Amino acid sequence: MTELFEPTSEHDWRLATRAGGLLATYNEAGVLTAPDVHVATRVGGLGGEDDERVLLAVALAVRAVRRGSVCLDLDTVTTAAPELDWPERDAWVAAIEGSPLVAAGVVRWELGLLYLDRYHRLETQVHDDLAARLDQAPPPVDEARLAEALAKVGTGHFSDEQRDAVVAALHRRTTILTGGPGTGKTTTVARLLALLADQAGGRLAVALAAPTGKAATRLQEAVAAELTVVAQTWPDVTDLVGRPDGLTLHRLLGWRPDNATRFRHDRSNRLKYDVVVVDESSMVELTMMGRLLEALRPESRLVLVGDPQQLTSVGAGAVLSDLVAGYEQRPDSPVAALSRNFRSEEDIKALAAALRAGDADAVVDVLRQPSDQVEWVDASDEATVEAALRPDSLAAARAVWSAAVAEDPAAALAELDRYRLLCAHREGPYGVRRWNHLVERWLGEDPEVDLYSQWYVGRPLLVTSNDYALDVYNGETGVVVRREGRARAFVAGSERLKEFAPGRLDAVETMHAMTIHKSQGSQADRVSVLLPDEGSRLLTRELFYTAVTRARQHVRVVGSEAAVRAAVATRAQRATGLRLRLAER
Ligand SMILES: Nc1ncnc2c1ncn2[C@@H]1O[C@H](COP(=O)(O)OP(=O)(O)OP(=O)(O)O)[C@@H](O)[C@H]1O
Repeated sequence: MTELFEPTSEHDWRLATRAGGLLATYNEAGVLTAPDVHVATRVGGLGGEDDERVLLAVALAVRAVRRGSVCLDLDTVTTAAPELDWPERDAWVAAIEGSPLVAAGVVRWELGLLYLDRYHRLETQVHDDLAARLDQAPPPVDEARLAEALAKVGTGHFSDEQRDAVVAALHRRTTILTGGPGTGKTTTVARLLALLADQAGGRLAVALAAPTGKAATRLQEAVAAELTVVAQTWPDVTDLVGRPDGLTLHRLLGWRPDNATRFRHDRSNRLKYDVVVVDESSMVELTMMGRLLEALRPESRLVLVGDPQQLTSVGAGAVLSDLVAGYEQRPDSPVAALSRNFRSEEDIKALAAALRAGDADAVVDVLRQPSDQVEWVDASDEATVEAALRPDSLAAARAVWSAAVAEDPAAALAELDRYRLLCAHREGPYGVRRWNHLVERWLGEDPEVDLYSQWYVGRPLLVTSNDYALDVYNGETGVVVRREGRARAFVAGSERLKEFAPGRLDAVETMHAMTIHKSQGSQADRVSVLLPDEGSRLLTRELFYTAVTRARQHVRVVGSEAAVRAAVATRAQRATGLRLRLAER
């Protein structure tokens, strides 16, 4: 079903006051909002197009981008809402093809998809830059040296699959390393960096990047830890690789105060790095991928790491899953896939596998089986849900609070990673806002706990946007801790804890509960997942899978069987042309 809105009155802001014809019909039906209609009307006026079917398609393309697609797929939109009286398809396509808007390049009709020009340019740029990288001669490899070094990194844990991935990556300038949580992606990256440094005979400039600060920090720390393991059998390795920079993509590309979508590094000012690794690539939107690819030197190495089954980026595009699907049939595919999970418990793995396979019966079976690792509270009524979530959520909040009043920021931050309550929504009965309030209320039932101030001691924090001046980044977590009788905010950074007067942090939220979207790139020992009811438009397989795979030791799913089945059955579909372009070349 296409998500429709129901106008609340004739003054609803989503209704366009001056629209007529098809645009008004689809606006009143709740398909288009007023901004979609206004953009289409204005573009039509400027471009000399008055065919209302074409204007409808343009408005739908604006709507598609607003909802995360890169372009409009007429078939998907029309089949999702068969109850509406859509224009006849062939005549509609003919009208679009013959439109002066297409002739002028304001919109593009290609691959049976309609693009706003900006997104068409971005998608073709990403495709062309990737194709150019793949067309280059492969980097030279000293095979004898490689064999020797492989013997040295092969000690400890290093599976055949991981070894194959490293060897393949060494022979390419572009690698897409995929795998679910705990499949050893970071382990593999660390060994790849060791072998690359060895081939180069010295230090390489390496960037370990990720879309969020937290993920970048984690990658940097995990690579450093893994290199110390390798150093047991290859003592020079840490010196050889050095300590690569861990940084957000925004920082890598050079954030500019005067421009939100352009960076200091671009085609005319390329990045200095020899190797750029991007973790959590599933979160990278099309725009950012475009900016990254144009800033890389052609001879540099790019390693995109991620799990294509996870939620896609907040912004438009589904780049990682498009890359995996687009290259699937190609003999020169740069995708190296890791499949064996070394970290999570068996039952969590079984649940994740059933979700990946989209098998609702198997998901329900795993959930129903008694297990220490997977628990299901098959309910959606308020009282049962609250009773199920209260004990762990309150215990976690209390543990953070105890460390915070004991003036121990490191212990308080460590407690944050033990448990996480995940919600699909921000607002409403299943939303983060309500659950943050509930946990605070439970915590405040103890007269010892003082929640009087906004910056109460024990308040867990989630940073929601990058602040370069303060050196805090989107996705980082923190906590308010007592220090010499005063409340101070501590944020976990890569090298050290960062301490602030709490009022200086303005882009932070309380983190007793967190959205599943924001949880990407982090894990906790125990996770509770609160599913919304089956009618929620956010409820998708990717969302459920992302939530479940945040858990290391225990996952509790709270939601009805109907919600579980609806999640498995619903794919987070985005219209893009990238996979078609990659498959075709
Ligand atoms: N071949 C192996 N044999 C045994 N254990 C392994 C192997 N490879 C990795 N591990 C262990 O599995 C765990 C997960 O590895 P790693 O952190 O590299 O995975 P990952 O895919 O990067 O995880 P994430 O999705 O959390 O980023 C680590 O504890 C690591 O030491």
